[in-house]
Amino acid sequence: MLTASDQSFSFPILIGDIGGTNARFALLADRSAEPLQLPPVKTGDFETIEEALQKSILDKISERPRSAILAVAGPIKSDEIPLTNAGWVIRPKDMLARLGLEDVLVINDFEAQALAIAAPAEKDVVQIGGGSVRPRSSRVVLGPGTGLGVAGLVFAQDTWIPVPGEGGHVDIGPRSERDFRIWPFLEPIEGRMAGEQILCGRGIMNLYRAVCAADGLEPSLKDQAEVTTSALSGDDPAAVETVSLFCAYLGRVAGDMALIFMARGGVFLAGGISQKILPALMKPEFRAAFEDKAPHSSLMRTIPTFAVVHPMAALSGLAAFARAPRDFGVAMEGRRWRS
Ligand SMILES: Nc1ncnc2c1ncn2[C@@H]1O[C@H](COP(=O)(O)OP(=O)(O)OP(=O)(O)O)[C@@H](O)[C@H]1O
Repeated sequence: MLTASDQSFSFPILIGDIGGTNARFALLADRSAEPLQLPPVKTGDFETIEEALQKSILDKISERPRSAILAVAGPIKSDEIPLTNAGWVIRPKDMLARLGLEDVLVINDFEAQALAIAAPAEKDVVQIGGGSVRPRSSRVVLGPGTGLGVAGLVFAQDTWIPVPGEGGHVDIGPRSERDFRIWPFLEPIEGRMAGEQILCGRGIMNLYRAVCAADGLEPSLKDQAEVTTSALSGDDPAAVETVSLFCAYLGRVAGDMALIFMARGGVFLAGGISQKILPALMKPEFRAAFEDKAPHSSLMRTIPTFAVVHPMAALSGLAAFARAPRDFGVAMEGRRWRS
């Protein structure tokens, strides 16, 4: 049985969201303080996380963190945590020894996104379509970014329990006549179409090339940012269709996740891409595909969908957890190191 002090962390607490390209940190002085945002760090600029933290943060602030709570994109299976898409290997024992920390917890990045949707501020989300949040009901977060992250947030025994998984890798299939024309040109992974083959940055290019190929066109746009920009300005018909289909397919997968978790508390779209294509997500395709789940369409119409527009949602989730760890059922076994 854990005691209350076993579950809490000593302040000041350093919180960090460590992605493939950027690592973002903030310092929580105490339970009621607002997180002090620290300058973002490019993971590629430093050999190790200890060096990055020492040179770009600790040397520049007077407070000394006693604990660290980090969210990382990668599996946490041992004392050595390699980051997906980046060169760092997080070694919590080295962090304790070299940075003078007493306590280090490492969780999955989408678990942090799930923590952020327990009680988001009104200004940090934009509702897409109808439905309303049923309090104390499960929620889901999906984030198209470098990959497609998915996590559930289940409410049980007065506690929010994040449920990380590999939901971005579920199968996705064609439904409309147009889908059947485009699908043969999509690049599969080992013979199958997983959600993440379409619903992420490189997935946008996969879809764009397939849309062009289905119409016998030579793709003229170089990267996903060009595709979404041309789609939003309406300049390029293939880009417009690509983003329209992207929204519909994201709606389908979001609807599937809502069904799996019975997410009457809402489905939240995080990740960099959702914010960048928000005007397209507000068009009918996303929500129509989300609701199109016979025999459960009437249920789906009651479930709200939101885009998360907080610029650092994962950090806000970590801050909520750091302040009140007992409100959340975050598993700490094998993921917490203490000096
Ligand atoms: N304007 C845009 N339109 C579409 N995709 C974009 C745009 N800008 C960036 N991307 C793509 O978004 C993906 C990055 O997503 P996001 O910003 O969510 O990062 P992330 O997955 O959190 O990565 P990390 O934190 O590891 O740096 C990349 O594939 C990038 O090419």
